Amino acid sequence: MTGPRLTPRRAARHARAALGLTWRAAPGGTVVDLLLAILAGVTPVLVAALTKLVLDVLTGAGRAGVSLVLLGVGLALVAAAGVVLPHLRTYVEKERIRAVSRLVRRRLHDAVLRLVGLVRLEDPAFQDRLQAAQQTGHLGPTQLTGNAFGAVQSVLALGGFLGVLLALSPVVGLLVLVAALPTLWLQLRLNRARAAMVLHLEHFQRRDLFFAQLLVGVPAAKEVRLFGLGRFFGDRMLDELRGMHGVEQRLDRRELRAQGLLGLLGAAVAGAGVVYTVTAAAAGRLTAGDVVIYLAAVPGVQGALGSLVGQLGAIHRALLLFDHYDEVVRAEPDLPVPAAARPVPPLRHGIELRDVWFRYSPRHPWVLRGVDLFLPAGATTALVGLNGAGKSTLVKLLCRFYDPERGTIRWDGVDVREFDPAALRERLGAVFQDFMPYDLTAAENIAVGDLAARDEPDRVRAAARQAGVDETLTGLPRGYDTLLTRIFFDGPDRDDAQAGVVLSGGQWQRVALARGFLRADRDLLILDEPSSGLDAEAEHDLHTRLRELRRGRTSLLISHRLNAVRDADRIVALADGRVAECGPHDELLAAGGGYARLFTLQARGYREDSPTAV
Ligand SMILES: Nc1ncnc2c1ncn2[C@@H]1O[C@H](COP(=O)(O)OP(=O)(O)OP(=O)(O)O)[C@@H](O)[C@H]1O
Repeated sequence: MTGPRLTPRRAARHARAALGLTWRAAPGGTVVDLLLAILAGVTPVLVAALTKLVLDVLTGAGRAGVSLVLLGVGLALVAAAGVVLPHLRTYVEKERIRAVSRLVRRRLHDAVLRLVGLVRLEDPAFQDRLQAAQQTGHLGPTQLTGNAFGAVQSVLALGGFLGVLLALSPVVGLLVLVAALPTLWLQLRLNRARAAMVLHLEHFQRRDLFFAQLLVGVPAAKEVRLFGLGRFFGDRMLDELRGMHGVEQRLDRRELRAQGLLGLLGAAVAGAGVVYTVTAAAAGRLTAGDVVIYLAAVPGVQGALGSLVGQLGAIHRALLLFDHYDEVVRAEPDLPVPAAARPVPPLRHGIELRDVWFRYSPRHPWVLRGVDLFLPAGATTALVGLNGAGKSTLVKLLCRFYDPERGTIRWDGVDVREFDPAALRERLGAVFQDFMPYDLTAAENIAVGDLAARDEPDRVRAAARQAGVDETLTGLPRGYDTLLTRIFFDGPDRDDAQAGVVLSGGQWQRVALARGFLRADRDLLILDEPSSGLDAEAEHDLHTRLRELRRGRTSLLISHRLNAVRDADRIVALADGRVAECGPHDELLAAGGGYARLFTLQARGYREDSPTAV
C-alpha cells in the first residue's frame, strides 16, 4: 500500500489552513494551551536540576550558602506544578477540540451544500473522501495544534536534559541523540501508511455500516426476518469488518516489529549510559547529584525525543488527513453557476426542452436521447411512460440537479444554466416519488416544504387539509407535535414509549403532498406519482383536489394510473429516451399508439371480471 505524498507546498498550505481554523475557533484557548505547554516543558528539567542541587548540598559537594529550605520549597512547588499542569492542559485541549470540531463540521457542510447538483454526491469515490473528511476533518487542526504545542514542550525538555547530558558526557549525549534518528525516519513512513489506510478503510467502513444498519435498523427489519436474511447480512458485515481489521493488523505488525527493535536500541544506549555514570561516580569523577541528574536526563532525553518524534509524525499524519477535508471544502461546484446569474422571472410562456440528451455519467447508458418538449405556462402536462423511461430523470433535470449533456432547457426562452440554481428552485414546488420521511414532528415534516411555515401553524394545517391528512395528524398523541418516528424521542417523551408514531405508507404520502401544497403557489408544480400509495377513494379525492389546485397553474404530473392523467391539458409519452406521443387524451386514444394500448389495457383491467396485470 503506497501512501499519499505530501509536497512541502501542500503541507505548508494545510498547516496554514489548519492553524487558521484552530485560531478562529478558540483564540483564547490556543494561547493558554501554548503557555501551559511551555511550562510543562521546563518543569521536569527544573525538578531534576533542583534535586541535584539538594543532593549536592546534602553530600557537601554543592556550593555553600544555598538554603536547603528554599530548595525544598522550590522543588515542592515545581513538582506540584508538574502534577497539576497535565490535567489543566487536558481540559484546555478538550475545549479547543470541541470548538474546532464545530467549526470544521460547519465548513464541511457548507462545502457540501455548495454542491448544488447530485453528480458528485453520487460518485462513490467522492463519498469515500467525504466520509473520511467527516470523521477526520477535525483531527487535522486539533492534532496539528496539539502536537505542535507538544513538540514545543518536548523541545524545551529535550534542550534542558540534553544540555545536562552533553555537559556531563558529550559521547553519551550524542549517542542518545543519534539513536533517535531511525525512530524519526520510521515514524514518518508509518504515518504515510496510516493516512493511506484511512481512505482504504473508508470503503470497508461504509459497507460495514450499511450491513450493520440493515441488521439493527427498523426499515429492513421486516424483510430481514421474513426472508431470513439475518445470517446472510451478518456474514457480509463480518467480511467487511475482517477486511478492515486485516488492513489494520498488517500495519500494526509492521509497527510492532519496527518499534520493538528501536526500543531495544534505546534501552541499550540508556543502559550503557548508566554503567558509565555509576562507574565514573565510584571513581570520584562525578558527584551523587550528577548521578541523579544523569539518571533523570537519559530517560528524559529519550522520552522527550520519543515524544518529539511521535509529535512530528502526528503532525505529518494530521497534514495528510487534512488532505481529505481540504479536497472536500475546495471542491469546485459540480454544476456551473454563473458569476452574475440572471434573476428568474415569473413563468409567462413556458419551459422548453430542446434536443435534450442525458446520461448519469459517460459510463452509464443514455436515458434521454433528444427530448423535445414544451410545458406551457398555466397548463397541466402529464408525463407517462414505462418503468425506466426517464420520467423522474426529466424531473431532476427540470430542478437542475444535473445539466443535460446536449441540448438546453429554457425558462421563458432563457437557458436555466444562466440562473442561480437556488433561485430557480425557489420557483418550483415538487413532490418526489422517493420523498423523504424525516424523523421529525408531523408539523416539521410538512414545514420542510417551506421553512417559513414553521412559525405559521395555520398554513401547515391548511396544506395538511388539502392533502387530506389533517384529521390523521390531529388525532395523534401530541397532534401536529407528535414525532413521526419510533427511532428518536423528544425530552418530555423520554418516559413515554408510545410518544412517537409510525404512519402508514399512504399517510406518509399525504404528508409529502402537504409539503408540496405549501409550495402550490410556485411557478411550476411537479408531482411525481403523487397518489401511488393511496387507496382508491383517497386517490379519486386527491385528483379532484389536484385538478382544482392546478387550474390555471403550470404543473407536471407523472403517474402510471392513466385514468388520473386523462384530463391533463397535454399528455406526453416517453419511450426510448424520446417523446413518442404528445397531445390531449382523446387525440392520443384516437391515434391508437402506445398510450392508447396502455390505457385500454388498464381500463379493461378494471372492467373485466378476471384480473389483468397492468
Ligand atoms: N442516479 C442514477 N444513476 C444512474 N442511473 C440512474 C440514476 N437514476 C436513474 N437511473 C437510471 O435511469 C433510467 C431512468 O430512470 P427514471 O427513474 O428516470 O425512470 P422513470 O421513468 O421515472 O421510471 P419509473 O416509472 O420506474 O419511476 C433507469 O434506467 C435508471 O436505472
